[in-house]
Amino acid sequence: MIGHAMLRCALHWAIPARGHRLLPRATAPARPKHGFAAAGFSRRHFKKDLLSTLDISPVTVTEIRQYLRDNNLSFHDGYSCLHVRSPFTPSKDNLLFLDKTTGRFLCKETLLEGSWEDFKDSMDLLVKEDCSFLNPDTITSYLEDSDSEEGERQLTNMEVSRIWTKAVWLHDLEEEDAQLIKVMFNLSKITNATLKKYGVKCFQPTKSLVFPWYNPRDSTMKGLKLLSAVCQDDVVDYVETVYPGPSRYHNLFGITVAGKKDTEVVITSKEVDSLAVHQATGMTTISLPRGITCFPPVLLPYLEQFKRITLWLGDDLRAWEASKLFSRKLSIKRCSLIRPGDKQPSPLKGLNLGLNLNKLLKTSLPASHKSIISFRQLRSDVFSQLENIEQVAGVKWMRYPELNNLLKGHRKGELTVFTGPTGSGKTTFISEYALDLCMQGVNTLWGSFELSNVRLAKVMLTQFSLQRLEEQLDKYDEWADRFEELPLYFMTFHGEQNIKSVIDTMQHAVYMYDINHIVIDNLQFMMGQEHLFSDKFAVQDYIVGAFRKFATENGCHVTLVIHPRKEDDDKELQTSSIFGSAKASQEADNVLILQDRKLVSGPGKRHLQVSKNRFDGDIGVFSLEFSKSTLTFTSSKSKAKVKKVRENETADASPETTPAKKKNIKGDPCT
Ligand SMILES: Nc1ncnc2c1ncn2[C@@H]1O[C@H](COP(=O)(O)OP(=O)(O)OP(=O)(O)O)[C@@H](O)[C@H]1O
Repeated sequence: MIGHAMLRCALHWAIPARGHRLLPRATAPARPKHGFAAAGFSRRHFKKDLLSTLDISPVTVTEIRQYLRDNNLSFHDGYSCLHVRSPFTPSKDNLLFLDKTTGRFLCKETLLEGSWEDFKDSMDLLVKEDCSFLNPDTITSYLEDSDSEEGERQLTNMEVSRIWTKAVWLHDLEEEDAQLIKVMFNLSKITNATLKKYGVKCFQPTKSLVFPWYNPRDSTMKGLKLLSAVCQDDVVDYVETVYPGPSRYHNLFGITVAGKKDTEVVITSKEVDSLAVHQATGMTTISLPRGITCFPPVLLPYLEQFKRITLWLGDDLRAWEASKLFSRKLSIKRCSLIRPGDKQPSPLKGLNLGLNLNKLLKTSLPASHKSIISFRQLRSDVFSQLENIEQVAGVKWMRYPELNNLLKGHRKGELTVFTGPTGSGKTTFISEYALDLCMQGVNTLWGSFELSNVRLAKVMLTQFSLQRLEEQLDKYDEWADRFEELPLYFMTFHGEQNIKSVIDTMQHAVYMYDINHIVIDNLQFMMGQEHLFSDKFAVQDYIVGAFRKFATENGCHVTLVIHPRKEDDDKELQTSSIFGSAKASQEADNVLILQDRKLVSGPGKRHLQVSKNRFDGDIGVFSLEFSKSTLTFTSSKSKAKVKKVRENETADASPETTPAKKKNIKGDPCT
């Protein structure tokens, strides 16, 4: 039977735009706050609002196909989706798309969407009611928004309509004003006709470009994106604000310009790049709602019509990595990629440089690759790694410059093992370590098996706001709103788990949210579930091996917290304290140890030791000071120097005790 949480209409808009930097507060509708129940808004619950939880029952494409066959539902095997007749419209020609990876569905005609379970419920209902289709009106009566969702939706509607009505076409502006706007956004070569064709307007109060999100069914407005140029110290930065908020903004800009029968498309990461490609080549172009940060699978059904997709996402290594990841979701056999480089800049830059974009499109490379390749195929990859040394080194920590000195950065596809004595502050430290990266746009998934998600989020929120919010509850909403903007997700597991369900959930999260970093706290919660092995070290090897494989295959960094194997009060921990066998230590790219005993020279003092660093080889130790009020760790100012030492020297390696011992050991110290 269809349940309340069942189908969701893609037309729904919920959260009003946050980070409302552009519009004066007075003109923007006030956001509902706690205690506004009388005004029709229900109290927002911490858990619901703060955490995005992942709880999946995985389905395979084989199971989906089998179900369709068992129920005599004919289907077409598409690229990312299976296509079946929609049960929500009387016409046999209207299709419903089932995502091959998750089983989620979208009916393009009615814009109804839901989970695989919802789809099966709908089919059961169809049989039970003995009808040829389910009336969407009947179904949407199950879908009433809660008061707060309805309220927020109306606020967004009002804001979108206010901005859109006030915005003007560029050709209606005075010539001088239009030129100024074009110069601000590097659009001097883009004609007014192109801008009009794509519905781009200008919102004069903030001198922003307005990109519309049209409903593909009836061309009404679903939302919009404002792009503003902010100049600071002679550097121009472009700021995006989307309505509804980022998690609901699913606009494939340009899709309504594409013809229903078009079979080729160029996908870009920015709207302005789409304008450039279309104007220069006449090709159908679409841009992604959130650029290279993620590719939400809800967009896939809209791209099923295209037999050939060229991904042209930008001119740096991150864009190249994103193209490779996104092409997997789109099905690599139909994708080709433009490799970034000096001679292959992003489309708008190329147009402005007078390059021939048609020629550049011809240089695209097929995304599919064979298992055996020669150096010829690798040489440009190697070149681009050498050319972009900083980007290859990964995302730098803002709060731990010493860690950047040693590890150089946080890279995709690596496995980090983190350990420390019981109760030394491992969870607290790794929470801040991951938060730091997440605040810089690293899409993060937490698997906290020991500490509940609410308690973990409370720690993180304190580290984020750098204050004790329990003493200033009036500031809670302000900080919670900002925290909610982070690309942060939590697994809903608690207590003992088996590794398979954890890995399945991780896989799902990578697909749904383009997760780049997963923290597992901690490995011991998976140990009890593996009965295949009699030896506990063999279990540990097996689990570490599974995470290693996952990290490599998915280009996702996994940080694994492990309790030390042995703790001897008199000695510092070493790599050998963690692992039962050499095999497990070989699997990790980085090994970090939070040291708290011999080196301690005051309460709260810890040292972070990098005892393995496969990327660069530098190992060493630096000191950390703990602040109880903000739950954060900072390196002590006077002794912030990093000591690069051999592992067997660490017992004496505190910055206080061995100022003279300084070695820089290259290579892989642990293998
Ligand atoms: N450097 C520190 N000095 C004092 N207290 C700390 C320090 N770091 C963390 N704490 C506090 O110690 C408690 C335990 O911290 P945490 O849960 O992070 O430790 P842990 O090493 O993960 O524990 P376990 O070994 O049980 O998993 C928390 O209340 C935390 O606020």
